[in-house]
Amino acid sequence: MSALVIKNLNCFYQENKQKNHILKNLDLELQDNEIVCLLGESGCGKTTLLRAVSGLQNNIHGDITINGNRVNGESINLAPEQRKVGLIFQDYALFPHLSVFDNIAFSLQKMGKEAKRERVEKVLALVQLSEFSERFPHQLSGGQQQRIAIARALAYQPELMLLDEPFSNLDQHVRFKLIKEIRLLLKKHAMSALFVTHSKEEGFAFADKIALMRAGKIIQIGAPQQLYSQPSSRYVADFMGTSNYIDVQVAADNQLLSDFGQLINDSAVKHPLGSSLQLLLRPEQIAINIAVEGVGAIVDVDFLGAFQQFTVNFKGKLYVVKQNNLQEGYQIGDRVNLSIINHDFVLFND
Ligand SMILES: Nc1ncnc2c1ncn2[C@@H]1O[C@H](COP(=O)(O)OP(=O)(O)OP(=O)(O)O)[C@@H](O)[C@H]1O
Repeated sequence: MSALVIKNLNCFYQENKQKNHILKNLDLELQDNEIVCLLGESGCGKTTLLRAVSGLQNNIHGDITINGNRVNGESINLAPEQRKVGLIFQDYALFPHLSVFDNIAFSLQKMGKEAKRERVEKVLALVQLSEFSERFPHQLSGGQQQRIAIARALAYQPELMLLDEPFSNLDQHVRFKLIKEIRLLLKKHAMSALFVTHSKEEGFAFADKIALMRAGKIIQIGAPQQLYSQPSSRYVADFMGTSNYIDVQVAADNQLLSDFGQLINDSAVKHPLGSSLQLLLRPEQIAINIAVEGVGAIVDVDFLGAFQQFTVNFKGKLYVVKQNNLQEGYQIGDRVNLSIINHDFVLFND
């Protein structure tokens, strides 16, 4: 069974007698035990979509089904607490006047005292904060507060976790440690999750799949690697990482002509002979070599820890090139040659 199925979802905000169409005929499916990241630039509708799933959003039209149960429609609109979803927000949303124990126990009011204590202790152990149960939120670090918010959501034993930018208030080191920890926890408990972020690095680290949104629509969904190496449009390509584009012409089934000479693809390119296209080249798909008579020249060098990044002027165009083996002595002004490393070509005709 799918953990979540969304069909033809539309959402509007009414503002000054004007109706703004925010989510547009949106479809999305999450498999059981799958973590999907909603990624996209600010304002594209990520939070609105998460709120629609949680039941916090008005003015929505379309079908939302969570673990086989329809949660909205003409005659149904389940309240957030009836949807069996766990919500985790950026600002932790802990009650400041309640201890850690009481914050977690808050959503378990219908349980008996002993069962409640057992449940709270169990989730505190899961997030490795058992000894903090008597503390108050202000006595915890940001990372610890977020772990408590996660424990509180887990205590409720939701069928689906919804996370809205949960890691963005944390510094880099804590953030990626927590991301790995929470991912393992969700996987261990076979829990599905929908996770909102505008950081692709967080999406890469946390999710099984990335759903890239643009202006209220999902424009591509797939494994992070797929969106990076086989983007469906230039927008996706540019969002997922640094892109170079070169003009090419289709000379034969698997042959292209370019400033880099003749290029051979492993398989036939799906464009007619003679078409003028743009070939996407990631910085690591271009090789750089110092050559006294080189056609290109280095115009910038960035040292980025594990690799170096060069900007190269090659036949009047600038290319960004990444080199993993650190090259001593490559300097601005050096003459170089560029060549394209064999890979499966991605071509666009716009
Ligand atoms: N309560 C509201 N009333 C009117 N318009 C709203 C309201 N909330 C959000 N919007 C608008 O809806 C659009 C989508 O907002 P949403 O918060 O879903 O985007 P987002 O992708 O989560 O952005 P961010 O990454 O900045 O959080 C934006 O244009 C926003 O201005």
